[in-house]
Amino acid sequence: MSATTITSNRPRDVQVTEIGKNTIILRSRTWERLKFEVEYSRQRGTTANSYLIQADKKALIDPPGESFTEIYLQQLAQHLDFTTLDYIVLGHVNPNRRATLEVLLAQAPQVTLICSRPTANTLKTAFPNWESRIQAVRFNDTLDLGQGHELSFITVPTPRWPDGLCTYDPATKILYTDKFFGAHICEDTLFDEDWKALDAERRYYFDCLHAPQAKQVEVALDKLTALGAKFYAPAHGPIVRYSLSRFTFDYRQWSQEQKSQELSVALLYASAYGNTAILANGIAQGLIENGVNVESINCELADPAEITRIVEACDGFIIGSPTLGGHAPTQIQTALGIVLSTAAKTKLAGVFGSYGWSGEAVDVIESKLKDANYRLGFETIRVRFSPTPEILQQCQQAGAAFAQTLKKTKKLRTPRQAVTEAKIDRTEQAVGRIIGSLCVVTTRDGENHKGILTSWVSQATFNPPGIMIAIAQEQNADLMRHPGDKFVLNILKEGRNIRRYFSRHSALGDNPFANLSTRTALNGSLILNEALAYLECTVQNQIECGDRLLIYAVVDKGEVLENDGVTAIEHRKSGSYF
Ligand SMILES: Cc1cc2nc3c(=O)[nH]c(=O)nc-3n(C[C@H](O)[C@H](O)[C@H](O)COP(=O)(O)O)c2cc1C
Repeated sequence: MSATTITSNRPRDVQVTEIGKNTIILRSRTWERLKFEVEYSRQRGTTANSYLIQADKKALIDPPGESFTEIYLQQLAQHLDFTTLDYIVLGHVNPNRRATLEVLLAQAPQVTLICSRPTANTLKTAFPNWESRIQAVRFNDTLDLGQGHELSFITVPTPRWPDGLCTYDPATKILYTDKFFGAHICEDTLFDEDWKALDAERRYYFDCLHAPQAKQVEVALDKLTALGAKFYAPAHGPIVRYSLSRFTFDYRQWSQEQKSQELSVALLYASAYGNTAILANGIAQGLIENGVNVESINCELADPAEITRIVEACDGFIIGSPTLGGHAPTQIQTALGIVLSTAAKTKLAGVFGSYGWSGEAVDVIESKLKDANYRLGFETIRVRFSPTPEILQQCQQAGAAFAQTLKKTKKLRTPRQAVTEAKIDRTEQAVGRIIGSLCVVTTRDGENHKGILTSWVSQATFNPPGIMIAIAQEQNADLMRHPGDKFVLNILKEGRNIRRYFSRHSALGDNPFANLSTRTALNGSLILNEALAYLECTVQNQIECGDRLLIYAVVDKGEVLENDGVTAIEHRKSGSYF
């Protein structure tokens, strides 16, 4: 059966099948999008795979999260007497999984939990009364279940799953890969016989989950491929049987591709409860989709030497932090200290974080970076507790904007445009080299406010102070072409992506001001509070020329809103378009 057979109205269920000697899979399936995180956005459903090995001893691998607790335990009870279960092996742990574990442990009080040391620490803190039932394992430790099932454990820490643990069973040659080699797709087919049809899902899953940690993925691959497995049994999607070597090769290739991107961003974050980490993933996605390599650094794990090395090598850096007890966690404070003392001031910066009520961490990081004269590549993202799907989209857009700014900066510093532009008319190229300040002109028509993005503005006179704007008729020019018409010229600040609200392609509809902080100028038009400066102007003359109107206006009043920023400017390659 192929991917096309998916029907989204099928109810959740648990598919149970034998996949090897003494071994069954329990696939908790949903045919709909499980969560709002980016990795589920292809909406092909997913499966949460759990495995049960019943030899002389019995081990259950990776029970699913709480969305499936009830149906999963009902199915499991058909195949296992809970009081005979010896071990539960955990590839990683999160609050979701803990919910199922709590129910299981209550019904199987004899069970020992097998996990990596970081998982053990997390569980011991969350459930102190489980302490005696938790057994932390190290790389290459083994656990003998009898009948040849001598499980060996492979620790695979990554920034996103510092506690990652894979398990290999030599009796079946199945490697339980947890977050590696998965795909978010739900089908009846258990194995990957139609693996070519899985390519897009696999790649998307890799891009979302592993591309920002390509370096650690390569280290993990070295450990995993040494085992000579015949099957990969991942946490999500089909079991890998027919495309094992191809898929392994793909992981190597995709990791290499990621690392060899020309531009690279260090994404430094910490996240005690996962919210800041979700934002980090959204931003990473925006960067990756725009061809920029992301080096994720989970500051709770990374040592200062590693942070220094990555920060020195990157083209830009982004710092994410929760606020805990009125501060950023110590590890973030350390990382910020390293950044401030190491990163060249030309590097583009960004700040984000989740908070509960006061959110000091993000404010402090932002102001320290600004004080040190770093330029911000997107407007700082502050989110109360968990992000909404809209905020995640904003994070992706912020990552994309950051990538675009990096690319532009890189091009400006690299004098090799002649070849790529050879086909563009030379005059247009030359005209395109004229640059202007990015501005939003705001006008008022009764109760309606309009905003026009333009960079065709220049000072025209000293006395009186006057400006000239070139504007097309269709850009609401009627509101600012007659002598005496009033408008405000908002001069935008570099690093703040205000322009997106006013671009012709904006998805924000007719009211670009809805999401912006504004106030009303004396002349009735709107001042954007996040502009660098604004000018209140009165039109004096206009000339119709070519496809534009040239408007001369006198400046009645003006103010700089932020002293420490620089003007956003528009660099173009050609004078034939914006
Ligand atoms: C122990 C503790 C202390 C906290 N202190 C603050 C605080 O001082 N100010 C604040 O705005 N939020 C505070 N919060 C709320 C967290 O910032 C919020 O839960 C945030 O989503 C955590 O982000 P994370 O999931 O990335 O760790 C606190 C939360 C906890 C659990």
